[in-house]
Amino acid sequence: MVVASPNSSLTTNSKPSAAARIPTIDLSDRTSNRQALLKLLVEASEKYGFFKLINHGIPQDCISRAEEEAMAFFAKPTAEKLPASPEISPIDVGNTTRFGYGINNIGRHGDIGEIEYLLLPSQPSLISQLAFSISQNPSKFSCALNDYIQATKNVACELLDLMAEGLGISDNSIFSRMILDAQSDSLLRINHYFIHPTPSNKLGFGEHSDPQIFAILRSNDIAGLQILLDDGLWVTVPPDPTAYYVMIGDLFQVFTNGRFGSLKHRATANIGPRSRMSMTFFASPSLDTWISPLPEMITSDQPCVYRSFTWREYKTYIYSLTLAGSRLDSFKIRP
Ligand SMILES: O=C(O)CCC(=O)C(=O)O
Ligand SMILES: [Fe+2]
Repeated sequence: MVVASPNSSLTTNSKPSAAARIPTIDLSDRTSNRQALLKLLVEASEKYGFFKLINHGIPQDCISRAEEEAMAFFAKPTAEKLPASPEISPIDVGNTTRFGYGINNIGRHGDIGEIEYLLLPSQPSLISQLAFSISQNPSKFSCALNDYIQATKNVACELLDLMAEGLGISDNSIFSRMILDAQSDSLLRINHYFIHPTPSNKLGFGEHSDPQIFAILRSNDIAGLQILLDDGLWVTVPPDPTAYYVMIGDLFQVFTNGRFGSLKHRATANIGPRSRMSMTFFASPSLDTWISPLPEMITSDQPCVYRSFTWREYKTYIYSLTLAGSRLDSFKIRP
């Protein structure tokens, strides 16, 4: 399980060799080498809360179309992007997320990053609604982004089924059903790190763990993502546009009763030579889903650590904190 950072400044003790410790999961092993794959998946999630995913099967064309649409949006002057911000184009879905364009402000409590972003819902009808304020060709944008979300969601569901199987959970599709639910609160976040050429202590995206079940991230070939290992070492993740990176989130920590630990990570400010863009699918249940440790994860050695709560309750709570705030502690049965 990953521990909190000893300091959250940018002083990094990251060594290039540490990147060699990042586990790699080859999804093409799912048939030929299934048992070894399940073991590796569980070990990586337990030990690092993080792994690289190769041979994921998402077609390059599907990735490129989404990436090009997003890059075209970010290339516009700021004044032309602001109409896509939630203040100007709110999409009211009774949801807690403010979808659309954001710049610099991360969350609602003063966290600032050298970043601009698009937060997109995973429901096609909502993307179509938002697309009118994002693109001159809304149907092209919606089509590219919906295809990308669908493809990433399929991979996320397959991974979740494999992880449940590897953990010995009798209902293998317990997690993927949450993502496939029409009310799932899953979302796509596209972060654009503009070039910030002067070296400084500023961050692109501050230290945090993702609150959802897990996040599945892909970026272009510019470095920026750093993960915190349990020995307090910040490791720079070498960018690989052909691969995905999976980060365990807080809800997975609860479902597994602490066996998987959510990953602390951050992104550095982008010193170039080109802008960096990451696209991350966050796998989430619906807002009213009850979250609690699964019975298979509770043993005499590891009694139930967390009380039950809904995703809505957790999300509302973390929105009241800063990015790096300690989140799950308040949900422990014995804090
Ligand atoms: O863009 C990245 O590399 C990381 C972003 C991130 O952690 C997030 O969007 O939650
Ligand atoms: Fe994150």
